[in-house]
Amino acid sequence: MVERRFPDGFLWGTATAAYQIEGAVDEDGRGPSIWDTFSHTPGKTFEGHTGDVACDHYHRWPEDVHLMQQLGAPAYRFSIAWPRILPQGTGQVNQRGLDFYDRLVDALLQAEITPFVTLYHWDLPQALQDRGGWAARETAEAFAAYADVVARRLGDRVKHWITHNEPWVVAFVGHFLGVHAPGIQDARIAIQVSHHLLLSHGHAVPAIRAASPDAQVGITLNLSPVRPATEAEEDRLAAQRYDGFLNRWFLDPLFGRGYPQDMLATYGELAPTAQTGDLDAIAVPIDFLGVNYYTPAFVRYDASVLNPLKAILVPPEELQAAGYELTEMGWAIVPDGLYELLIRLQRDFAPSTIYITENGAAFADQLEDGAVRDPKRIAFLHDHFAAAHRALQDGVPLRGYFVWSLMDNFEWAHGYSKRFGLIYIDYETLERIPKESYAWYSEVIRANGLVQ
Ligand SMILES: OC[C@@H]1[C@@H](O)[C@H](O)[C@@H](O)c2nc(CNc3ccccc3)cn21
Repeated sequence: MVERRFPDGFLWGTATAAYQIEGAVDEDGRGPSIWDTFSHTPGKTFEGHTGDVACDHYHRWPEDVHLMQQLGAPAYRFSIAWPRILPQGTGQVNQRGLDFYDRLVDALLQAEITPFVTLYHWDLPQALQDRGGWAARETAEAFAAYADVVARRLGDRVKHWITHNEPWVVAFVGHFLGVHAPGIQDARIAIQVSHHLLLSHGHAVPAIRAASPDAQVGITLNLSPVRPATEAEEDRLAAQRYDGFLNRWFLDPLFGRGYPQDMLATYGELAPTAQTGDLDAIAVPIDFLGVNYYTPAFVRYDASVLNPLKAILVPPEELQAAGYELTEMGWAIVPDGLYELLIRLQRDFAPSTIYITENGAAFADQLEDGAVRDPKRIAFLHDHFAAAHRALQDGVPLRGYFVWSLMDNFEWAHGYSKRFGLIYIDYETLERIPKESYAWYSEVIRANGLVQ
């Protein structure tokens, strides 16, 4: 008996990204991306792992579509590799790159799976990085031109478009922390990059709409509820600043409010350079907000003068000592954080539609006697689905949920050392082995809800 049933037509799905699963980095005219450069730079990724082969999805996609069909998920979120479409970032279009995604979309539709296409999931053509990358305003225009090319080819069949995946990570992990490509460590550049990413979204949306009639267009943000480490005033204020840094810096301009004043004051002369019309472009109406939720941000005050934010994350070992269970990424497992986030989004921004475009967890999955028992992942997903159900009951316009990830894949700087998949990948043989969570999720989809 289904105790917590989801609305009819709820879009259960799985999610992946091009550089993390495709491999075939030199095939059919693909150009290099900044992640090819970064992963081949010694010391940047776990044991020097690269996406050269990954899951070899570029060649094994028919089997992967079949595994999606067997799972029974009605939707699949994947990203398109800009370097396959425009190997130099602009100019000459690579038809063989478009052909690959054309075949994939047709196979998904044939399998009655709705494709959700992410246009940018971190794999910027290296040629554009050589011309300044996202720190250069011209890259925003190049992105809109790329979106136009793809939407013209696929827009008759793809009706759900996500411009960007997690601009906060691109800007601050890639250009401030430097642990993602292109590996820059400069606060001013990172903040300017965040502006150019939002601007590129604003210019891409009309291009997509023009080429894909009645398409639903949105953007995916990594968002977290921010919790102060203590009730001390300094920690509560630090949490407010961190909420501005992580959440409001992107949500406010996307929902027509411009950049948050408190963050512009905090950033001071690090604030981005914007041109007249930029904020109007960024605020172009969207049809849905994509939310990637993994864990809350636990924050405490930090007096360091080198930290304009004066707020830092509580380290994982402290969270564990406080009683939180952690995933293999060191992220605290807090299903209620998803409910809290969704309610806040509904209260403060009231998007017309929300999709959870990523939620999942890495655990120390072991292949034993040809099977992978992953009870922790089943418990994680169960509890987060229950939190999503509570949010739905409280009026949040949640229309779908994409589990990260369909299969184990290249986990960026962690390489292949972290496994998020519902399907286990044996990287020696590239064999796909559905984990127990795959069968469990299939049951949830069939019942359209949680049984207990
Ligand atoms: O780490 C799991 C996934 C990753 O594989 C996806 O490509 C990416 O969209 C993704 N985003 C998050 C959450 N945000 C985040 C924060 C700091 C560093 C990296 C990701 C998790 N994940």
